[in-house]
Formats: sequence, C-alpha cells, structure tokens
Amino acid sequence: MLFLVQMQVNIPSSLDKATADALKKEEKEMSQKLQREGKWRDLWRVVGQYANVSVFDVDSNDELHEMLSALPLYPFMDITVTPLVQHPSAIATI
Ligand SMILES: O=C(O)C[C@H]1C=CC(=O)O1
Repeated sequence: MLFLVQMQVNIPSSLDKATADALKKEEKEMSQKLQREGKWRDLWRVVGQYANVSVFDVDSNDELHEMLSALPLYPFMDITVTPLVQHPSAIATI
C-alpha cells in the first residue's frame, strides 16, 4: 500500500539546541533505516520550508501509523496522509 505523506516540522524555539540536534540526528538515522528497508520509498524536501513530501510503502494503515508516530520529531510534526493507487494511464509499474 502506497501513501503520500506530507510532514511539516515545527520545532519550538523554546526547545534547547542540543535536544533539537539530537532529535534530528535520531530522525535521520530512523528515516535512513526505513528507506533501506524499502518502507520509506521517497523523501523530498519542500523548497523553502522545513517540510518534506514522502512516499511510504507499507502493509497496512496500522503499520504506517506506528511508523510515523515512532519518529523522533513526530511530536513536532503536522502530518497529512493521502492513500495512493496507480493511475490507469501511468506507464511506470509499482
Ligand atoms: O527533515 C525533515 O523533513 C523531517 C524528517 C524526515 C526525514 C528526516 O531525516 O527528518
């Protein structure tokens, strides 16, 4: 199952820099692990924003929810999830 996931990161300025940096490092490690596993298929930065557009390939809604809610930056994210199916005119195979 493919999902388009849009994440807007809003780290409050009240969070100290060392804690924010540690969370970003953990987030990077976790996202790269999920990418290597093929679960986090695409990861794109939205130009000019602390935000990304991603595609996840997971087995269920529950799996995606568990994955997203386990992200270190999850408490500071606004997340939008859109389920995807292949477009009938697409020539790419999924
Ligand atoms: O920077 C972000 O967009 C948030 C998050 C997603 C992957 C990652 O390493 O951090």
